Amino acid sequence: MTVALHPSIDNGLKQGTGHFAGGTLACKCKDHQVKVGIKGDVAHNHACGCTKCWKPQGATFSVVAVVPRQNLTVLENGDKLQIVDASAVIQRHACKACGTHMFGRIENKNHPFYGLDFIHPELFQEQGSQAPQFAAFVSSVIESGVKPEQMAGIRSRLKEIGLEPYDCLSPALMDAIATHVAKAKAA
Ligand SMILES: N[C@@H](CCC(=O)N[C@@H](CS)C(=O)NCC(=O)O)C(=O)O
Ligand SMILES: [Zn+2]
Ligand SMILES: [Zn+2]
Repeated sequence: MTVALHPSIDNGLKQGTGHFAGGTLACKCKDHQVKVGIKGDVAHNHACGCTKCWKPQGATFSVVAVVPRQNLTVLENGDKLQIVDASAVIQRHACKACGTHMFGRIENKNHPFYGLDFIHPELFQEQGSQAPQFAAFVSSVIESGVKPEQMAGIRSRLKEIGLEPYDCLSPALMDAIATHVAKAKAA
């Protein structure tokens, strides 16, 4: 049986158009949906295996990307949003009714990723946004109940669909974080 990772990637990656103009993210409520507008395409889209990122029912991984915070606007029913954990680095704003995380925001101005909001592209009502590029925090799925002996199958399935598995972020993002830290120390 094929390992189920996430419904939006289990049948293979759907490549983005490369010129996605943005769109609307909608929560999973039947009515009074929370809607969030995004200008332009997402970046650094990836599968995340950590326990904190929101995943749809039954998924092992989350699919999460970033957008500049100024490109994100709450359009409708923002009163249904609540912060899941105000002490987390990424403050995830979730719909109180259906639990869907609509965006995650970093308020610490010194954080390497300050200025970027985290969103789940599967919630776009439109098609064509950037496809996932890699898989992050893969070993963390064990913290959600995956058995260590399942990890080889999960990593090989990720590779098969074209997502290189990493146990933290990708080398490019880890380098960006380290560069930020080095500059902060030198200042
Ligand atoms: N092993 C931990 C890893 C959590 C973690 O560090 N997640 C990363 C990727 S989303 C992060 O940047 N978290 C910051 C946060 O959740 O605020 C878990 O699965 O809970
Ligand atoms: Zn909802
Ligand atoms: Zn995560």
